[in-house]
Amino acid sequence: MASVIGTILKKPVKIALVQLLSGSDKAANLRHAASQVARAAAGGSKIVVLPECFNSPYGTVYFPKYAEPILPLPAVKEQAPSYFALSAMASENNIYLIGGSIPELNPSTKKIYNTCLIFGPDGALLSIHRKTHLFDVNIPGKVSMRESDVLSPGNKVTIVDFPEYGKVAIGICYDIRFPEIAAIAARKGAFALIYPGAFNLVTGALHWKLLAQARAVDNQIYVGMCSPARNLDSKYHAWGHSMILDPMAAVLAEAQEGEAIIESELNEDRILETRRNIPLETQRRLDVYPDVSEGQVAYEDPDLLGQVLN
Ligand SMILES: NC(=O)CC(=O)C(=O)O
Repeated sequence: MASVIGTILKKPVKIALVQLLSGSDKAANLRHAASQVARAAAGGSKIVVLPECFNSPYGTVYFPKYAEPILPLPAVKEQAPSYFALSAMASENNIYLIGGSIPELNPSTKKIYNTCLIFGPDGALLSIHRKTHLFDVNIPGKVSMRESDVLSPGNKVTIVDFPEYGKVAIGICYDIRFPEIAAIAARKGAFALIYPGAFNLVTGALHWKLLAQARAVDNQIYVGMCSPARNLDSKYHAWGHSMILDPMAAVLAEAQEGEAIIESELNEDRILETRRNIPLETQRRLDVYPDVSEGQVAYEDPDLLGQVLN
């Protein structure tokens, strides 16, 4: 069976989730994000996470208007303000930054993605994750969204190595409803699953915490879900309640709906203890069902192949 061999988390690390209040002014959102990331870093966190669509309002009408290129980077820096702002936040604060998500425009295909940029402490781009499962749902009278009207999906599982600590897997919002990504990441040795996400008041109340706990308990690793703060002036009201869970699915930290920074220290002992006490890894019946982490798993989007990230 596929099993994680060796160290999962090399040393304890403090993580902060920034539940940011964003509005319609992109430049102001970037400035505000920078100030909150600096606050989180000053508190000792070495991994800092921003929410989904932190530089724009969330909604299909906004994605084309706010989208900007990231790969290849335009020669004119002003055309990719979010990329450069995020890179500076990482390097100025000496942190790993999981940059929530931004609407991304691929200049050659004209496709738009909902994309998370992940930077290292030197400000170099380590990876990107494009939302893989688009939020196309209709709960009559309650929530209706068709992201696929304007967005294209990403095509890979994103597992990023933070050399000082270990591997972290990234999904965006609706991605959390698909347990395969989480299972693959855990079996490939990730110590945490991080989901920038903007659930709404209907599905947030019902499923946000449930899904976070499900992914933690199934995979016995840390889970972080980072929401925007609820902005009642915007059309889409985010659920908030950013949270960090441990490998037993206990909630270590939780925000309410307003702006907040939540933080926790993650350590390997907690993962190992959970796996020792409830040894799912050695009890899995891969003679009865297939292992989703084996076989043909895409780790790169075809249009990212050959691109130099740093
Ligand atoms: N907004 C999302 O992508 C997902 C969501 O709100 C949900 O799954 O519910």
